[in-house]
Amino acid sequence: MSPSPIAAPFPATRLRRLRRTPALRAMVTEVTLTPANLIWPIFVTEIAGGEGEIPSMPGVERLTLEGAKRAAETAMRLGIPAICIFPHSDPDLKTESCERAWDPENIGNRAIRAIKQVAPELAVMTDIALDPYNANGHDGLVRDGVILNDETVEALGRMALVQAEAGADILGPSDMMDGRIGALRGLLEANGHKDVAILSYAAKFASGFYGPFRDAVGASGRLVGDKKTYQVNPANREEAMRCVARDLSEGADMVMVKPGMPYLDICRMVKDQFAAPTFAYQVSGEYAMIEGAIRNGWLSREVVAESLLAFRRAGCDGILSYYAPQVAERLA
Ligand SMILES: NCc1[nH]cc(CCC(=O)O)c1CC(=O)O
Repeated sequence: MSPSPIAAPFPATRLRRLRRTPALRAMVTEVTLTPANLIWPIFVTEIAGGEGEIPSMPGVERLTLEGAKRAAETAMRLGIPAICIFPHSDPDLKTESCERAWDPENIGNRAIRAIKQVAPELAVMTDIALDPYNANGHDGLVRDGVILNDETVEALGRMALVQAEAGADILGPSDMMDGRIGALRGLLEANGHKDVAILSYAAKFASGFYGPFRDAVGASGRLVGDKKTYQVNPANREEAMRCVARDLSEGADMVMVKPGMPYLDICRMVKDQFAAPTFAYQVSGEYAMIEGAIRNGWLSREVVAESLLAFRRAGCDGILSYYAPQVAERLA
């Protein structure tokens, strides 16, 4: 979209004419934000006493299974079409081989089934990565300090099939291993899950903005080293585009840019280049930043909706945001 020159010079053109009243402003509003544009990420704990507020994400709570069901009902009531489940799993059951990641009884899979019971029409999205179940906090299997690609993809395949079996509508591979989308798509096709959608965390950057999330899922203290050998360098636009192209060509139905607000240029490029359903994740650190400033009285709560509108302007079809229920409530 290249701007066309304004035909008439001042004063024939006065751009303030259309800003004068709410009615005029409403008429020329270009993008909208509705509850249908939101995906709500929730944390579900299996640890007794693990529920409650996450200190680095004030206002966001880890939920019990019962709490997750209530959240699903809230989402339905507010018109939020999808919820995304993140497990807070028992630290004693985290291992180097991560076998709990594909245990049908892990907390993530139990949450899928519980939510489907109370809100069958709500789209349930999952996260596919080993970090909640990994003793060393990485998204992949680690041997001698190296993150193993192909072995991890195999493990992710097991994880994906079990999630699909549990009733997930949308799988969200967030691991950034090479070849995982094709592998998952093939497994889903071969195992009777041809209608399960994949929303690939395609342009996922190695970001410091994930800090509070790692607290929320209990991975912070564990992470050995960083995720730079699999997540994208924040300096790279072209590489992010190649990731998106690759994931779409391997069978992703939708793609995601993550983090969100510091990467709006990537959102716009992805939408323009691929014209595919494009999502952004307003991640935990963005939430913490905004919410911290609001709670300190430094910003007004209006910035929440403004921050989400920015994603729509940048071309995103939807946004994963911890603010989803709050914003949907305000829009209602
Ligand atoms: N598989 C990990 C995963 N899935 C979603 C997030 C971050 C979400 C957020 O910060 O809100 C992360 C963290 C990471 O890559 O370390």
